[in-house]
Amino acid sequence: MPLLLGCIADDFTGATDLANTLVKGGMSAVQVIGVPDGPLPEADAVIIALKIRTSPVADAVGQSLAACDALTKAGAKQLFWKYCSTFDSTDEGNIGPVGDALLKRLGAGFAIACPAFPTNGRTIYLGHLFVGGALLSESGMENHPLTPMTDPNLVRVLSRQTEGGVGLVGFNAVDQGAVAIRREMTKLMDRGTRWAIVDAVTDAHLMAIGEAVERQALVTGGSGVAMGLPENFRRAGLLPDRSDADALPPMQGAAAVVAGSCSRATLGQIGLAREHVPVLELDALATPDAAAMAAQALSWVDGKLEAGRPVVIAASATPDKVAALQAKLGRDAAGALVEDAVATIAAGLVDRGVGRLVVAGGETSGAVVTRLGVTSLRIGPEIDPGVPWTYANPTGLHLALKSGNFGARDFFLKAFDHG
Ligand SMILES: Nc1ncnc2c1ncn2[C@@H]1O[C@H](COP(=O)(O)OP(=O)(O)O)[C@@H](O)[C@H]1O
Ligand SMILES: O=C(O)[C@@H](O)C(=O)COP(=O)(O)O
Repeated sequence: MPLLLGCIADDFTGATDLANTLVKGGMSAVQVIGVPDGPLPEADAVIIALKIRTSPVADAVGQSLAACDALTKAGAKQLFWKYCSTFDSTDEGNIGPVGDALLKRLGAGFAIACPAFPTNGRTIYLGHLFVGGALLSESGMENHPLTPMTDPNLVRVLSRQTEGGVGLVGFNAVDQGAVAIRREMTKLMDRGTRWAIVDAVTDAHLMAIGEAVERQALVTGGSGVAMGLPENFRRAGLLPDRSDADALPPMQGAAAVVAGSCSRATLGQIGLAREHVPVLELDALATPDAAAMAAQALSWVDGKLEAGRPVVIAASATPDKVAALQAKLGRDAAGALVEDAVATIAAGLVDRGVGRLVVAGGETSGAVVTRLGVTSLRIGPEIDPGVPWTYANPTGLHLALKSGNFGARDFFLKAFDHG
């Protein structure tokens, strides 16, 4: 099976989100964890999941280029650089620097940047990113523990991360469809502008953008803009019918949720779960010791594990508590401490018979999946937009990696109604 789309994702939930979109679009997709030593798996799309959203720039660029080389060597016809639908990054990067490096490696001079995901409330109008009814900078993302987003103007945000020049393909062109979008892209390319933020408010816009970028070596954005890409391959006669793309083996074992995400949606999901299933909320500020937090959680869980209903263990905290821990330890050390604790807890749960595990949070998922020794994920049925069940190799575990801000309030309950 020839590789059609080669993808590089800056975190593990984002990779799953993208893979899910491609599977829904009729492509077979495999998520691999890190750049594999050996050959890539056979699939229409391979998504290399990296944990580089908050890494030092040189490290993020190095890993992305290694992934790019593996994908191009495997024959990928187009590359996709997946980052967060809320454009999570800092003024240093890593969206711009990685994108610039990929363009250079591919010998290309231009790419779009479109994190829109209307189904999950992310829309872009005149370059401004909205989350639901609020500007990005008033959506709760301004309090993110690692990548606080305080500027909603993506042209400005990306300009701070690249010297390549950032333009806008605005709503009027996007609303007219692929031909008009391509015309605006060509104008920017002719002026030597390297990047274009592209407005998108509806799925129809995303489909049109997908068509417009058919011949671009590199496409960048959230999972939304990938919606339009399978159709390009189908039109070119490269993508056969794949009706069983999301079948996974039956689920087995006890059910659990671990959460390190402090996003509003996750905090709401923990709140609802508290009314229905056993929930342990860890206090990293009171016990800033990963081993002690894990020991507390694993002793609490004793006798509580069942197949039908989950236990929920959360290190998540409100912005004031996150700020207090960060003031005590520093931002990165605070994040690393909680990630270490949650990863140890997840490994302990699997040892105790958990076979279906939801992990809330992108960085948290990176830590958990790495600790569990997972090398690749097969993508299964979608629980809520952007979050599918997956089947982990080589552990045989069912995993759902939930992006912090994704999922309905009852996500931690409804996930286990599947399968
Ligand atoms: N109580 C806390 N104090 C400080 N940092 C925390 C706390 N709880 C979780 N974190 C850290 O916050 C970060 C949340 O990021 P992530 O897992 O990507 O969630 P999201 O998907 O919501 O962005 C992680 O690095 C996690 O370890
Ligand atoms: O695009 C998205 O919003 C997600 O796929 C994603 O990357 C979310 O990251 P986290 O919020 O850190 O889980």
